[in-house]
This record gives sequence, structure tokens and C-alpha cells, in this order.
Amino acid sequence: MLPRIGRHAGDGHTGDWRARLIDISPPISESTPVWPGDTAFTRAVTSDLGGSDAVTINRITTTPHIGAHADAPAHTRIDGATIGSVPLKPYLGEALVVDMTGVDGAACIRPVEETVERLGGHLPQRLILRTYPKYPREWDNDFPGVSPELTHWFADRGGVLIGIDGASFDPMDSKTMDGHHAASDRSVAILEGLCLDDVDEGYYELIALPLKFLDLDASPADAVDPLREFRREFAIPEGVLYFDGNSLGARPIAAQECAARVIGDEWGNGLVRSWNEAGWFDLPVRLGDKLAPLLGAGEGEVVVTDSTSINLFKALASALSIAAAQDPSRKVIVSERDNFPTDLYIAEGIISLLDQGYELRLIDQPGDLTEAVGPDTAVVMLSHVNYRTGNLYAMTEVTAAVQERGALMIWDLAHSAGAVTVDLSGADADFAVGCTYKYLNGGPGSPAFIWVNRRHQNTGIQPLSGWWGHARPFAMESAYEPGAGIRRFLSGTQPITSLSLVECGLDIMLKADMADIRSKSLALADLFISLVEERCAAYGLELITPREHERRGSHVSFVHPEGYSIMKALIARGVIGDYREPGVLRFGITPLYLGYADVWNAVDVLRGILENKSWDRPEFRERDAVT
Ligand SMILES: Cc1ncc(COP(=O)(O)O)c(C=O)c1O
Ligand SMILES: Nc1ccccc1C(=O)C[C@H](N)C(=O)O
Repeated sequence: MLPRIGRHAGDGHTGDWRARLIDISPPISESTPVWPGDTAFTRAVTSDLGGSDAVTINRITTTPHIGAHADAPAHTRIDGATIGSVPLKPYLGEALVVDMTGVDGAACIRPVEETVERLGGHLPQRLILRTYPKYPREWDNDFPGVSPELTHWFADRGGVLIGIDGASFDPMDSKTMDGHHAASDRSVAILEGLCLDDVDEGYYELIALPLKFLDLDASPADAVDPLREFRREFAIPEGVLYFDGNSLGARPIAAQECAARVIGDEWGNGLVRSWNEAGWFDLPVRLGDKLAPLLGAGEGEVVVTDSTSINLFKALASALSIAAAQDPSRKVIVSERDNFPTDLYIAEGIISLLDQGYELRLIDQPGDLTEAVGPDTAVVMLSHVNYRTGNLYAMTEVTAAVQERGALMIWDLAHSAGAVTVDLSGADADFAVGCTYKYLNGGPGSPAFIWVNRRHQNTGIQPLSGWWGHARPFAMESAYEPGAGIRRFLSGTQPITSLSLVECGLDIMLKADMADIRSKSLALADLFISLVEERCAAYGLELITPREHERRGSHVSFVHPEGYSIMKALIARGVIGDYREPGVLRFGITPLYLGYADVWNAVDVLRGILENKSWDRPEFRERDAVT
């Protein structure tokens, strides 16, 4: 049984993660109304810290049918299962909230059908029915119940749970309890007394796990509902909790069909004609335009092409050429010691290739940046989200500070695109690069992207002057003439099969609201941090990710001296994160396919591994080539 989520709300270090969850459990206290004649909630203190006792302990007396609660089949059937023996799965997962406030009498089929039709035709396995415009604080005799027809109709369509805000599935005067019987006959789990005041119609993730009272007829349940509708777009193997979308995103289900189309039809049947007919030649630009809104960029500013490393080479070389034209005395490239190594290596490569006295100046922490940028600085090149710590730079402020000091700003968005809200135009940055295989779910090694501010597109030198960046590629002229606009940043022929798959990930991402992704990411990460700190406190994990939302990307990293073995043990148990030197356990938070229950379950596994020291085995110490 998972513990109550709500209990973690006020304990100081959890931040405001609950702000993005909707708690649909009314508070339980002595003033909580219960069915007339049933046992109200009372408590007595049996041991008191305020007195001379070592701990405080209460004793409670209550009906289990209090507040938001789950009815067990044993409530209305002599041979029915008790709440401690019901399966938990129905209480956890995607739910549709339907507004029944305008319906006379019991909740019925029609409004469900209408809502499903209006919202796009998908009926999940859980239904939550709202019958009150405002949840009653006093006992209300006049609740409508759930019609047996609705329960049968829903069970016929695979339904496993119905929840309602009213106090019961049957009206108050029912002697036959038909609503309850229909549910137990059809194995549909029952939730009653949900407070839905803040919940609009739509799809949510329901978490409403009953406390495991072995022999009881019901149990109080806590229910929280963050938005969740995208998980079914991804193929994630059974038994895997995937926390590594920051290295390689999960596979969109659509990718398989897309691959079959590109290979079978476009390549197989279209052959070379597909460069025109299937739009292969324009694909880098078309996908760039599709990606642009996720970066706060406009049309004609982004191409999807090459790798991040190669795009960084192009961006840095171009930026240096622009800076040199303005002020050739500026010879410093500022970056961060903790930047992803390829970024620093590429800068070193350009410096030695140009051989013009350029040097790399590395800061040791984000706070040192402004001091490091001065009249000698040509370009500043930073990862927006740090690959190891998850530190997030304030893009607008940093860009402004850099440009004020006369330098150009290049952002590496590898850990930002699809993970955090990005506004390149708003920040008026100079160049940006990033990959599509992480949060954009483009596939292993899928082509990366480059964004170039329009003011620079036709000015700098793009040194990888291949024919795809030529003004007239098929004129086959012997001299290079750079094309205009973002096409200049193309070099040569692209891996079309891999490039095509990028579109599947983008299409999913574009259906979601980036603000929702960001807030769910923060909520999941807050939950993850608070659970690890609370439940694994004894085992020496140290958080290296900033707690402040405005300084954090979309992964969470903990350091532990045995980090490598612990991560390998986690992966062996199906909790897939990754390891980075030194000692960093890194967990990617991908709101499109991770839910709150996944976080609970992953922390459970982590705690078990730490508690039993099951990481301490030779096979978990053996280093793989890729960590
Ligand atoms: C910040 C950052 N830049 C660049 C890269 C990699 O670049 P490439 O795709 O060229 O290997 C990564 C991860 O691989 C990264 O995290
Ligand atoms: N491209 C890869 C290939 C193999 C293994 C990992 C990667 C990564 O992307 C690592 C990632 N950039 C990181 O932040 O560690």
C-alpha cells in the first residue's frame, strides 16, 4: 500500500509540489459529517508529548465510510471481499471526470457519452462523477447515487472504478442498494465522498489508494489528480520505471509505423524520387519549423540536422566570426568547467584550428559568470540546464548580461528542449543548439537542431560549407556561395530514416502544453526529492540539484560514494536512471510518460536496495562502456 500523499504537504522541505496536484479528499476531523447513525470521527490522546510522555499518540474511533473513501464489496455482500484484500490497480491510473450537476436523479450514461465525444472519444477505465457544484460541508440527504445501468455500461467497456462526490452509490432511502450491487457484481471499485470543487471535466491521473484495513468494509482513501493523458503514446516495457528520458527518450508508439512507412514506402517504392515526393530534401527545415514553438523561436530560424556537437561547431565558429568583425581584440570564450564535455572539446578544437590566440575561460559556478565576462570576451557558451546537477540558468537575464558586456550568447539546450519552457526570441539570444533524442523522444542518435537569430543568419561564416548550405545546391557550381537564411547552417546529406522519426516525438510534444509539462515536471521532481530525503534519509544520498524551481531543469541528481553500484542495482530491478561521474545518480523526469505513482514506486525500490545493501555485489561494480 502506498502511504497517503497528502501527509507530505506541510513538512517544510517539499516546496509547493502539491500546488499542481488536486487533492480531492475532504479533511477528516470531528466535524466531518457521516451518515446519520454511523460512528462519527472522535479521537483521544493516549500518550502526550505535552505531558511527560516520549511520544504523542492518538486513538481514533470512526466509521471507515468517512470523507473520501473506498467501499469494499463486503459492505453490501455477505461474501464480498474486504477492503484489505481488494486489488489496488483500479485505484490508480487515468480517469475521466464527468460533470453530472445538471442531471436529475442518479448519475447516468448520457453525460458520460457526451463528455467522451466532446473530449475526443477516449473512455478510460476510471470515471469520476461530479454531482455537486459545491461540495457540502454538512451532511446532505439529497445525493443521487449511480444508476446500475451506468455501471453495467461502463463495465462492458472495460471500466474498473467509478468515483462520485456524493456520500453513496445509492440514494439515502434505498433498501435494495442496487447501485452498490451493480458495482460489486461487475467488479467495479467504488469511491465515494470525493471533493471535486477544483476539478473540471477532463482526463486526469487518479491516485486514491485505500488504507489496508484487512477486514473492513471500507477505507478512507486519499485522492490526487495531476493531469495525465500522454503515457499511452509511448511504448514502455512492462515492469520498467523509466527515469532516463534525459539521456534517451522513450519510443513513441507511432515511431514504428513511421519507420515502416519511410523504409517500406518512401525508400522502398519511392526510391530516389522521394527526395522530392516525400519531402526528404526539405525535412530539416520543415522539422525545424515544427520544433520552433517549443524553443520560443519563429519560422525559418531552426533546422534539425547533424549532431549537437557538429551544430555547436557551426554556431561557435559563426559567432566568433561575427564577434571578430565587430572587435577583433575579443579573444575569450567563456564557458563552465562543469559543462557537458563535448561543448568544451569543440571549443578547444575551434581554438586550435583558428590559431588566432583564442582562449577558453571556465567558471566554476553559475554565480561567477558575470564577473568572467568582460571587454575581452567574444562569446559565452553555456548549457541552459546542466547535464549533471540539473542547474537551470535564467536565460533572459544571463543573455542580457552577456550582451551588455559586448559578447554573443550561445545556449546548449540538450537538456532543455521539451523539458523546460524556453524563449529564445524573448531572450534575444544569438545562437542555440540541442538534441532531439532526450525529451523530444526522437530516437537514439536522432539529428540535433540549431537555432540562429535572424540577425546573424546571413552575416557570419558557417565553416562546414557543404552543398546543402549552398545558395543553389543542384546548380552544382564549383565555388561555394552560402545560401540565405537558416539553410546556410545545413552541411550535407541527412540520415533521412532517423530524421523522419523525429517528427513522431515532436507531434506528441506539440499536443501538450509546455507549461503543463513544466509544472508536472517540477511537481514530480519535488515529490521525488522529498520522498528520497524522507524514506532514504539513513543512507547518505546528497542532493546536488537546486531545490528552487527557477533554478532547476527536469532531472534530479543525488551523489553517493557507491552511486555506480546503486544505479546498476536499480536498473537490474527495472528502475532505469543513469550514472555520471563522480558518484552521481541521475533521474530524468519526463512528465509525458511518468506519473506520481512511478515516483513512489521508484523510491520504494531505491529504499529497498539501500536498506538491504543489495547494490553490494561484484556484478554491480563492473563498469559498462556506456553509463
Ligand atoms: C549539454 C549536452 N550537449 C551535447 C550533448 C551531446 O552531443 P552529441 O549529440 O553531439 O553527442 C549532450 C549529451 O549527449 C549534452 O548533454
Ligand atoms: N548521447 C548519448 C549516447 C550514449 C549515452 C548517453 C548519451 C547522452 O546523451 C548523455 C547525455 N548527454 C548526458 O547528459 O549525460
